[in-house]
Amino acid sequence: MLRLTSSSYRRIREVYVQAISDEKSEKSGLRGELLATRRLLSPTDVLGAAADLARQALLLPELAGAATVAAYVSVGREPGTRALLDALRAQDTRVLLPVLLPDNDLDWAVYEGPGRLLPAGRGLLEPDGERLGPDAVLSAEAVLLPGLAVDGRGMRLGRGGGSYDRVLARIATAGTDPALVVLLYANEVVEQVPAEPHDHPVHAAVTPQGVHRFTERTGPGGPG
Ligand SMILES: Nc1nc2c(c(=O)[nH]1)N(C=O)[C@@H](CNc1ccc(C(=O)N[C@@H](CCC(=O)O)C(=O)O)cc1)CN2
Ligand SMILES: Nc1ncnc2c1ncn2[C@@H]1O[C@H](COP(=O)(O)OP(=O)(O)OP(=O)(O)O)[C@@H](O)[C@H]1O
Repeated sequence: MLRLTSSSYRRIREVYVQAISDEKSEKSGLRGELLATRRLLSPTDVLGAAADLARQALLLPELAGAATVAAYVSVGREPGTRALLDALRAQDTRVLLPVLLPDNDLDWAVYEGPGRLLPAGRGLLEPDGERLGPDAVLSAEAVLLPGLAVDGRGMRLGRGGGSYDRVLARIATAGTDPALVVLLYANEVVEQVPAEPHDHPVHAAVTPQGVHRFTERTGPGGPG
């Protein structure tokens, strides 16, 4: 009978574990690490980074000149978007904010200021105005996406709800070509993010330290 030494057993197990670890489980492992790193940030770190992030984002011509931008209200240790939302609104940009639907798809409503945000499920803050429907995002010239990481191809790792996968699929189907910009901390721009067939790349990432550009926009609205 074949008898395995403990080291050969360990090796076989390693190979087996490697084989069953598909992109999905790689994604959840990476999510865990990145969320743990965010938890190390103090409230002061988060506030300082938010001010820098707003400044960097407003340097993007795609945002400075946009009539409508789809954004989101940051919560917890996410890169802060509140200063950016107010700056966009102050320059008369129409800002759309997501409203999470029970199936994790996103509805949208106009941002009418900090006093018009209400606590919603999962620790989120959502606009209290008229719901415009999931297709309202198609009116945006730029979409700011939450995420946990992005790589040099522009492949984005999200929280895993699939909400923004659906937004990106909807945009691809409609053929609108908004600037797709993920907001991250600098350490979250990484070598490689595990990608599945449904994932769509983003054009750029903004961090408190600067702007990273990945893919060119190809449609009539883009430079290419
Ligand atoms: N600020 C913000 N708004 C957003 C998103 C986001 O990532 N950030 N979303 C992106 O798709 C959508 C909401 N999707 C979400 C999907 C999962 C969880 C979530 O896992 N929440 C944890 C608790 C929060 C935490 O500490 O991480 C939970 O429910 O256990 C939250 C929102 C739309 N709005
Ligand atoms: N177009 C789509 N319509 C419906 N479900 C989808 C779509 N695209 C992806 N999904 C599902 O969403 C789930 C989460 O996908 P994934 O792990 O790629 O999320 P993510 O991109 O990290 O998160 P998010 O999109 O919320 O930022 C998966 O179960 C996937 O099958």
